[in-house]
Amino acid sequence: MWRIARFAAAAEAAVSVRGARWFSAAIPGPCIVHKRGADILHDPWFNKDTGFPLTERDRLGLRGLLPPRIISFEQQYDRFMESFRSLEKNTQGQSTKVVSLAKWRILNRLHDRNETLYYRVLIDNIKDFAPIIYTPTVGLVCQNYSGLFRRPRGMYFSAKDKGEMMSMIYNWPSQQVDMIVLTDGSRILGLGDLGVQGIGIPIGKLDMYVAAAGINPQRVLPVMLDVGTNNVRLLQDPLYLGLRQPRLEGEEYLNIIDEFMEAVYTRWPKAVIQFEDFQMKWAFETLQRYRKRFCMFNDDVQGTAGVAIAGLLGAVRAQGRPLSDFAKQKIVVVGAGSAGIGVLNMAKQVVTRMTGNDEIQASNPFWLLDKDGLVTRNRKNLDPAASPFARGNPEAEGLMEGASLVEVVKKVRPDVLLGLSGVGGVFNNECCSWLLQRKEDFVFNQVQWFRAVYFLASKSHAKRLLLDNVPNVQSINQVLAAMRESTSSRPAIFAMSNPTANAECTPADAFKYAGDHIVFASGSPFEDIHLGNGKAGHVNQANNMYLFPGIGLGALLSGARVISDGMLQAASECLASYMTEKEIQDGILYPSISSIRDITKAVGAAVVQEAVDEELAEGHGDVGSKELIHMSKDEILEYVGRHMWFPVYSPLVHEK
Ligand SMILES: NC(=O)c1ccc[n+]([C@@H]2O[C@H](COP(=O)([O-])OP(=O)(O)OC[C@H]3O[C@@H](n4cnc5c(N)ncnc54)[C@H](O)[C@@H]3O)[C@@H](O)[C@H]2O)c1
Ligand SMILES: O=C(O)C[C@H](O)C(=O)O
Ligand SMILES: [Mg+2]
Repeated sequence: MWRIARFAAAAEAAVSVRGARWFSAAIPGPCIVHKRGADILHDPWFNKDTGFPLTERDRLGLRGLLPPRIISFEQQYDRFMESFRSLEKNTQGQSTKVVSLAKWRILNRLHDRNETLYYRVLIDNIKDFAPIIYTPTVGLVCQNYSGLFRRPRGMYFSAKDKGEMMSMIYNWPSQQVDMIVLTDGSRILGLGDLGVQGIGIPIGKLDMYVAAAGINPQRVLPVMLDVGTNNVRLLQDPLYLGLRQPRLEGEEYLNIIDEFMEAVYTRWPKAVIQFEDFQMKWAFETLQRYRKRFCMFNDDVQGTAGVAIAGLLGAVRAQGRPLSDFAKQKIVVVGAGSAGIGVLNMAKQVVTRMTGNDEIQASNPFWLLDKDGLVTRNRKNLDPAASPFARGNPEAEGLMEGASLVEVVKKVRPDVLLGLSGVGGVFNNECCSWLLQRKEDFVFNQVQWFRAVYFLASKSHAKRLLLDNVPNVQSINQVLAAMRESTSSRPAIFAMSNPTANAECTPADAFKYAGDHIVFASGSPFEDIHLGNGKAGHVNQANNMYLFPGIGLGALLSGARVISDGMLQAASECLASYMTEKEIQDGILYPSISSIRDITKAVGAAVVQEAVDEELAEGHGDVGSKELIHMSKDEILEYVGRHMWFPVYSPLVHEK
């Protein structure tokens, strides 16, 4: 059974924190610093720039190293925001890439210089700044990393460091680390293997941990495990900063990860580790290998699943149906990778709980497609991870192994069309066949025609080129148009792939071709759509950022040894219950990112509660497991809020 009772309780807790002033968290006491003078000015953890008061300048040997005028934190904040706004003005009309990178640079310079001010502007302006420090700009940053590199951030462990990691881990200057985000750079967003350049992802994710979950930035560690790259362009690039060798495979690869995990847990046994952007085979293998031994999770597999399920439960509510009708939804998932399979695994768990039936095969409500089309039991070399979702008797429903997306959508008339394929515009994938038939009529010259066909499956700008040049564009959106025939009164279209150009379709196309009545979500941010008559098509952002900070925070504060399915489920349920009926009816399935700190607090509390209920919680700091057990729901919420770091200048006290 779906745990309706807990769902309602979570909703209550969530509502009670909505609108609460999160900055009521305790102001930190004095901070001990072991350096003096210029060393402090060059340490972004302690630096206050012109904000050091006179007494501190005296105490810390800063007199004469700064201009005499003392500028308050608020003035520094305003000055930064002013320079950010003038950058926006001065770059008007330039390409998105130029503007996005310029914005990223100005924020990154502040990050490198003064962390307190950086995190304060980030928290206060999260809606505007998340798309810069996180998806989608972070993808651009990773692609251009070698050129953008100025100062290192985080730690780099390479295949050449075998046997050394246990000592290397002690090179990290912070005594305590709570949260680690780790990648091997093998599948960065939908951009593929970016090798060492993928370090931007752990950095961006940990920025979200600080901003959303209030993890102390002195206690986060972004990590790149550089085991080589199979990206030929990078291997040939003389300025590439990673190991210039093909990726390690098999046991050699696993030995490196094993060594890293042992090293981390030797130094910081209570740290939580988030695996991020690993290619599918290693995402599943490492999850299996470590999840019972360490406090870790895979965000792409598990965080994504929780966010998608929360949104899909909202889509059921939007139809005015009871939550238990989730089990009756026909769900087409495009992309059988770590994320797509992760979503299906969790959806299956939810259906199983709702129906009490372990065996989904009787009325399998899932259709899974990968690059070779519909996945069925007739598939040669069927991937074991995809096998539970392979259609058993596709012929009975007029389909066959490898059926195209448009065939599947036309036959199945799904309630949900969810993309996690990494392929931009794939919900319009009839373009290619349409183009092939219309070669002679084509308005471009032949070279352009070939280029368009070649790029079409993966590049949405090629699709735009076509839309701008080809009459009768309706015919190229057959998949979306077929969603008009969905049996749902509010069909859900989730184009979850990142970054922006990799979204399976744009929201404008989704509302235009599938109809105004759909609910829509994308992984990267898009503006809402004007539908005419003063109506707006709401664009939700179905991104795992709504959950991973709360999962990490809850795991940390519960002191759980491992992260159980129940804890992940509790996180998802809490997010699902966050939305009011009115919001849901308006097609709003996720809260505004502006309230991400409140959401994360509620999710964190739900995770702690579940860890306690499952007797996994061992406590955190001076709060032991016994105290956690005796806390009420409100007390747990208060406990979580109290431990969320908030950026203010602490008085610095020097100690030798
Ligand atoms: N919104 C989010 O929170 C979120 C979370 C995780 C991943 N993602 C995005 O999802 C995408 C996939 O991630 P992943 O880890 O599963 O990648 P993956 O490489 O493991 O899997 C990609 C899958 O897509 C399939 N595919 C490729 N071309 C296809 C086509 N033309 N039609 C149908 N299927 C096709 C592949 O066969 C494969 O099964 C990425 O773009 C990633 O950024 C988004
Ligand atoms: O990083 C994101 O924005 C979401 C997700 O983890 C992804 O890999 O796309
Ligand atoms: Mg990811």
